[in-house]
Amino acid sequence: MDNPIIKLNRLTKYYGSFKAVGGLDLEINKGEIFGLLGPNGAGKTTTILMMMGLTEPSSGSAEVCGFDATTNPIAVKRQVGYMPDSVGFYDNMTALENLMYMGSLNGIPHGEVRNRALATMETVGLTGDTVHKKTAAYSRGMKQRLGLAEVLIKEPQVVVLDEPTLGIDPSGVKEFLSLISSLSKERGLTVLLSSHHLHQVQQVCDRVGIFVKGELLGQGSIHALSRKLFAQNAPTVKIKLADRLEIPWKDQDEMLGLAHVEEVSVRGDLLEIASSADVTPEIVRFLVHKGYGITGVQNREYGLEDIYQTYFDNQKIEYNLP
Ligand SMILES: Nc1ncnc2c1ncn2[C@@H]1O[C@H](COP(=O)(O)OP(=O)(O)OP(=O)(O)O)[C@@H](O)[C@H]1O
Repeated sequence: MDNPIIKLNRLTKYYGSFKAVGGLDLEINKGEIFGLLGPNGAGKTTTILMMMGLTEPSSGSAEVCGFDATTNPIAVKRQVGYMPDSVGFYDNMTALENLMYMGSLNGIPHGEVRNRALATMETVGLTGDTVHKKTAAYSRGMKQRLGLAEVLIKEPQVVVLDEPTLGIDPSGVKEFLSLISSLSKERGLTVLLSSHHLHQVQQVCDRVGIFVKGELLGQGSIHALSRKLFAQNAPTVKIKLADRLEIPWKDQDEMLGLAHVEEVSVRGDLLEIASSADVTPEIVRFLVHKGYGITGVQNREYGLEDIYQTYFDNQKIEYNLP
């Protein structure tokens, strides 16, 4: 990796004799959006806390923006903004007052803090009268935006977001994720996103790391992980036909006779064909030649959910989990 902004080296944390994080090696590049995934208790929060110098590792090291998080936690905290899953504000103050207060705590000079707060609120989409509303009257989605503004006002290089979309409605989630994505692109901001929502992570992350039982079982782009895990799986194509097929399907045996075709299943107007090589053009030609109308062709793509399940299922076997 050419320019890692976060370097975890054999990072390990024991709580008593319990190993919460074990020998973690990970590098995250500047400007990347990296997804931390894993079931409850996998060690994501413990890893984040060690990276921010908020808890000491039992062994190994975490380096962020060139500073060791254990020996130089203050320097790290200056560069990292952390948004926990539930953000709290002073409800009797307006959103602007809350943000100005946070800005002052972060050392922004008195004469600048109001303008910086207003500009940051605009960045996260809080404008007009909304700025002067008491936070008690803020919706969950607005609170998340204000939480992000609190993180951004200190102009960090790295932003850590713990379940940032919890409890937000689907359109709010979409807006929030595209905001994160554009901030990362425009400002070269590095984002670490911890989440259980695989679909959302898939939309926004350049790479993901899959945690189970304190260990990173896999890391990489979704495409690379999918290629690595499912290289052995047969390509599958789904074909939607204009009309329903009668079962038994009269042409099934002939299709099974095509080179590389291994399995054909028929469900109403849907055909699913597994093969040992990609033979989609041959299959389509076969069907057209037989006079079937085709309304859709879809090659099976393995997404994050498949990847996650595979890692988690393998781990289940290894650890003999229920
Ligand atoms: N202060 C602590 N003392 C003892 N055990 C702890 C402490 N903090 C965390 N643990 C344990 O360490 C393990 C990892 O916890 P952690 O909070 O890092 O997981 P997580 O992946 O963030 O989970 P979640 O998705 O539920 O937030 C869990 O088994 C947890 O019970």
